[in-house]
Amino acid sequence: MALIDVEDLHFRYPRAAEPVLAGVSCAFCEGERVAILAGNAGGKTTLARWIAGLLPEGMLTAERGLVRMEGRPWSDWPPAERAAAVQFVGQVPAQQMTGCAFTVAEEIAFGPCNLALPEAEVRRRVEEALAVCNLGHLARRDPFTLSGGEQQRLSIAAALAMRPRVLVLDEPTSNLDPESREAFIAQLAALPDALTVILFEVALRPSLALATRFMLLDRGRILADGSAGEVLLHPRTVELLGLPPTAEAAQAVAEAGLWPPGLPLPLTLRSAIEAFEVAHAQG
Ligand SMILES: Nc1ncnc2c1ncn2[C@@H]1O[C@H](COP(=O)(O)OP(=O)(O)OP(=O)(O)O)[C@@H](O)[C@H]1O
Repeated sequence: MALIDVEDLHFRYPRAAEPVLAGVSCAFCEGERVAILAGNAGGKTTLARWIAGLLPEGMLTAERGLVRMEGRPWSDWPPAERAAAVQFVGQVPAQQMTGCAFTVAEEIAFGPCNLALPEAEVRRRVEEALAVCNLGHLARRDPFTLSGGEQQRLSIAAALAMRPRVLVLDEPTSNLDPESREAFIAQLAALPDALTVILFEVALRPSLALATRFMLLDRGRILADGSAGEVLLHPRTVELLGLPPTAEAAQAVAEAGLWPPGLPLPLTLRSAIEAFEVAHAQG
């Protein structure tokens, strides 16, 4: 059984002319690393919130369809159980701080304390989350004195301390400068293997660094679902998001007639180097 499944989800904000989600169906298995790509205003935050069980809420209900975790609709989950099953990290780090912790360690402890876990278990989780997110040296700092990149790592650490089975990330690097973004992307690689990660992105680099499965959300539907090559080189993805820089460079080389025939366009620097090695070996 899928860990999370989205069934024929149709959703429109009140008074909006067009639906944001117009029949989204997809499923995610335990331990999968998935990137869901869309252009701006393409419905990423909306679908991310549905998948994380933060919607429906109040008047924001589905016209049709639903999202289930382990076969149970999210609406059947008590909030504390849902928070222990799935965590959501959004775009603006400062907005995700609780505002009631004096130190980074306290910020991470906030969620586990709310689950009324024994003190030793809370301490263990805080230590682990500090280590995974490389924040040990900042444990005693005031969260609001951290840089944006450090705060975003703290958001992930606080989410991990809840020991969720699913982590939903909504454009987590969009407010980071290039150096912080690289540090954050490196951190994504250190996430626990068993964790299911669903990353919503407009940027291709973090998606390529994390995901093994890609989807394109376009006009409220999942238009493509597959490997990096299948989805990132899909004409509609290229139209909306452009090519990854490595593929763009390789395409220019190919247009000049210099790319070895039969070799697919590389999506990452590593695959470009491998392609050059193959070409070199073939003379
Ligand atoms: N609370 C709301 N009420 C009405 N319309 C909304 C609301 N939230 C989002 N929308 C609209 O729904 C559409 C999709 O928004 P959403 O934030 O899900 O897209 P996105 O892909 O995350 O966008 P971006 O990349 O710009 O962050 C947009 O047209 C947006 O204006």
